[in-house]
Amino acid sequence: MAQYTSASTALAVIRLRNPPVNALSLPVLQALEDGLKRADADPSVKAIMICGENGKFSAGADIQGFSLPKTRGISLGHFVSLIERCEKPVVAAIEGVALGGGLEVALGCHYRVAHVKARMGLPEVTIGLLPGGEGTQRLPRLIGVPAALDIITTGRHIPATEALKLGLVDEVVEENTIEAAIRLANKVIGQPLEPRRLSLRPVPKLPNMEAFLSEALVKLKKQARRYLAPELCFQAVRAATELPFADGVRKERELFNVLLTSGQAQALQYAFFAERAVQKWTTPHGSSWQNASPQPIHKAAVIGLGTMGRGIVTSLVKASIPVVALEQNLEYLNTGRKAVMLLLEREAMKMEQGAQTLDFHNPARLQFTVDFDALRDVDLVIEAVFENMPLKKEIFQKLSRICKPAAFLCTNTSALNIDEIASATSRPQQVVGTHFFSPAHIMRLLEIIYGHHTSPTAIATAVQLGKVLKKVGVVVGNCFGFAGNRMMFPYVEQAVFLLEEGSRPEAVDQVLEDFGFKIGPFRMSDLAGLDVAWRSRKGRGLAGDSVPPGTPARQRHGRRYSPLPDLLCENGRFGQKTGKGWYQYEKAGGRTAKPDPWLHNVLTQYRDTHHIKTRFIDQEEILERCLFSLINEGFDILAEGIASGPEHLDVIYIHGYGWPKHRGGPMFYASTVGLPRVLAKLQRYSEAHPDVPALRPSTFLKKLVAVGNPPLKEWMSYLSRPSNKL
Ligand SMILES: CC/C=C\C/C=C/C(=O)SCCNC(=O)CCNC(=O)[C@H](O)C(C)(C)COP(=O)(O)OP(=O)(O)OC[C@H]1O[C@@H](n2cnc3c(N)ncnc32)[C@H](O)[C@@H]1OP(=O)(O)O
Repeated sequence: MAQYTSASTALAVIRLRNPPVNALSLPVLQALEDGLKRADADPSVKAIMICGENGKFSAGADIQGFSLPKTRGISLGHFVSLIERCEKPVVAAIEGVALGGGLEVALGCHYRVAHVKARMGLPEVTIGLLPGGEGTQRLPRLIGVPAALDIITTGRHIPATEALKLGLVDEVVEENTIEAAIRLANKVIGQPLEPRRLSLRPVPKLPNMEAFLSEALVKLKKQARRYLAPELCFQAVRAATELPFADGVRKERELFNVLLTSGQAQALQYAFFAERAVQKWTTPHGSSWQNASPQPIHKAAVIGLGTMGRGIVTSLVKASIPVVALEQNLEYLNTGRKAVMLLLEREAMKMEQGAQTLDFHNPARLQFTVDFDALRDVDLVIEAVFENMPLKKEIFQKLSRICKPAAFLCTNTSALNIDEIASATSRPQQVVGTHFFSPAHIMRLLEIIYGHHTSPTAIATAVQLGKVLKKVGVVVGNCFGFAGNRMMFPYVEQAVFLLEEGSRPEAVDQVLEDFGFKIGPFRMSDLAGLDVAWRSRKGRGLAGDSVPPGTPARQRHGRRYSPLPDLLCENGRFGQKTGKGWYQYEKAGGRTAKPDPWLHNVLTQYRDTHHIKTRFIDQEEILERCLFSLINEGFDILAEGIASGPEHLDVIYIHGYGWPKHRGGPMFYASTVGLPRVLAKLQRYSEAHPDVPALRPSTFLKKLVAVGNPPLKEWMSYLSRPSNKL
């Protein structure tokens, strides 16, 4: 709704009202229109102010509504034009946020006043759309093409101070925005409105417009990787530079409809809501975000200053949480300290550009030590030493003795058993897994793993910590590899099997990068370091001396196994860090991957040795075997209650594994492919490779197909676990 009141006899106020963010649903827009008509018809009204309820202007169109047939034909532009055509001055009072359609409404107003803490932007591109309320035509007319193109194609939020510099708003105030807008409205009564109607303005010229646009398009295409919205946003802005306003609006509408029906918009909007849904965590034991409260974290500690520990310390400092950083000896401590300081200096530079500061030279905020006693008063510890169970247990035993009883003990592990780590302490209820992703100060995912004894308070505290660190926390159960890595294992395994059968790393990577992954599985392994997984395989008796003599080279525990990755490691090829892995690099630490004839020869010899008949493997098979095996594991994870819904797995994959967001995540993707097709393909591949359990269709997947391929939001209701009733 929108509430119509008057601030004085001469001023009508239209207040957008649709909690929590005043989204522009159809009733809100209709009430806005009614308000404008009423103000227009009332001769005592000399000016109009539009504002939003509860300190928020508007977060734009109701994203839920895009899928509703009722809202499909509605043009936001109609309402924006109505505001602009008004014969009485209209002033927008922007508090909180004016995003998407919210900002487009403000652009229809003749004047804009913003609170200093307000944020503005056109984030439609992030949900697969473009600003479809004539924003692509008005914004370039107001602030020029380069700034408008940046705002529209990135979707970034603009702070009010930047908006003022750009000319997006007329005034920024620190106190009462509504009063300031009323003052401005009274001041401009009687002034000519034509110059304030953006649709009547020309787009400011650039001396080199064509060159500027061509360069911008090349840059966009390079980043887009089959993601449609940025390029269509570009086309709409270009239309503003070439066409009169009305024709530009027609073009905008046409492009908007292409995006709306593209499938990518649905995937991105699903991802938007999935990210919010995972915050409402539950466990199969009945604890949830509703019945658990987080404890405050005033001071934290990080143990281990390797790659992960350095990133975690940086994240905590950035979130203004005082940190004690601990290493096992002075040599490691000094190396770690230098690396952390370097990261923090870089982060400080980035933050200063956004006018924020980062205080990390104060020892009360960041302390480096080798003394465990310094951990006595911390509220939470994050252990980030390397993946070695005895070492982790030794540390947890020590922490259990030293830390205050209320302190939470977190382990940063990508696969190890949380319960076993917790068993080394006298307080297993305080132990929780916090799986950060590298680089930990940049990657947004935080997998939060509860063990058998982890208390709801410990989970809630880890979730709250994730929020404070500006991460997307996803709560999952305890199993080898948890959710993310457990799904990744069959994906990487298939990639390697495809090499055995006839493919090459560059062919497999290309298919998955064309699908939209930032990086294919082989480039990813080279980046992460092949030695990490090798150490883990040796630890699990799959590789090295612990393999019993006489074990067939390509079999472990009765299943197919590929020793190819071990072979590379035995030859010192650990990936980028050694300059050689699945690819060759210009030098150790180099980043440019080049196909390696050495590897191609090894593959030929390997196939000869093991009597594998080389065959041509097409792109479809590469894609399906890698993705469907990963998805198949996802169904098992859901059935076991390790993750409480498909959205959780999708959020994990988007934010931790570079899954293309415009494909919604693996489980959403499976729903778009259709579960019967996924099942049929898995059945076919499984018959061809009966010794590969990861290709055997999950019982849960089979059940969903048997009950008629229900929509994703209904999947969990087909599990008969008690957790469904939570
Ligand atoms: C017919 C018109 C045609 C086309 C032109 C117009 C197109 C558009 O305007 S598209 C929408 C563009 N706007 C956005 O993309 C903004 C999306 N929202 C956000 O970025 C954030 O929610 C926020 C910055 C506005 C607030 O962030 P925060 O304080 O962290 O809260 P939440 O994100 O948890 O949001 C709270 C609550 O509100 C729901 N919500 C937010 N925005 C919308 C929206 N535009 N439509 C519908 N619902 C929205 C969000 O899902 C949360 O709901 P729950 O509490 O139930 O989880």
